[in-house]
Amino acid sequence: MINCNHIYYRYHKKQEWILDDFSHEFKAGIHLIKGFSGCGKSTLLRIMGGYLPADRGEVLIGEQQVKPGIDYWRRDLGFVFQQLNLLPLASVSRNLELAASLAGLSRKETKVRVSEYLAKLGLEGYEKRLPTSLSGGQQQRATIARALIKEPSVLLLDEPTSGLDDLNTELITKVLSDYISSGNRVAVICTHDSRLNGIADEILDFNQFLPVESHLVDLVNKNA
Ligand SMILES: Nc1ncnc2c1ncn2[C@@H]1O[C@H](COP(=O)(O)OP(=O)(O)OP(=O)(O)O)[C@@H](O)[C@H]1O
Repeated sequence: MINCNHIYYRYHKKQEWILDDFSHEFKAGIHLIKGFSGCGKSTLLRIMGGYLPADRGEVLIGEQQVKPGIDYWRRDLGFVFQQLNLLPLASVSRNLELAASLAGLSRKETKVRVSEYLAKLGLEGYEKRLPTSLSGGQQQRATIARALIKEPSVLLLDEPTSGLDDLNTELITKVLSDYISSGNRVAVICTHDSRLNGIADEILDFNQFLPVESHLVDLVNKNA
């Protein structure tokens, strides 16, 4: 459902490739991307989300090429950034309503879905709260509710459970797993969290795609 074809990327011309001829087909289901810090997981996710243009290669969603563009972002894509990005001056429900409105949902639909997704993520009663008044786990769940409210076919999540306790993590994994299995949908999740392994249809070890040994691996070996 998402095809990465021969993706190359580096942030600066003098840098080594961070992504060096990366190709993979992500079928409907949940895919975890693992790999050591700095190996390029978030970079790949940003390219798949159309936030960074690949230097070479292409990302296809079905037949369509992903390009930075408003339509894809608004309708088909749910992206959860590592830095959450909830609008700080808008209440929890307003954050969700704005995402729904950008995706073109009617007011009636929006109202139903705000209640539905806040309930699913255990945030009933928090509708009027500002994001800054929520705990880390609650913010993380609100961000996921905001990504799901437009019911996108593609969900990209960067470390959605990092730093969360087991209960928060269990709830998030259940919601994600139910959401993806209830339609022809695909989720790609960058994570170090082995608690997510149970819901994965595929686990990609990103280290194996790397052209060069990691500096970190060298350092660890040197200090061993
Ligand atoms: N905006 C940027 N400008 C220059 N280099 C960058 C930029 N963002 C990331 N990098 C570099 O690109 C490499 C890959 O970074 P990326 O964030 O994709 O790694 P990651 O695997 O997601 O790491 P982590 O698990 O720590 O989140 C790293 O060496 C990082 O320092």
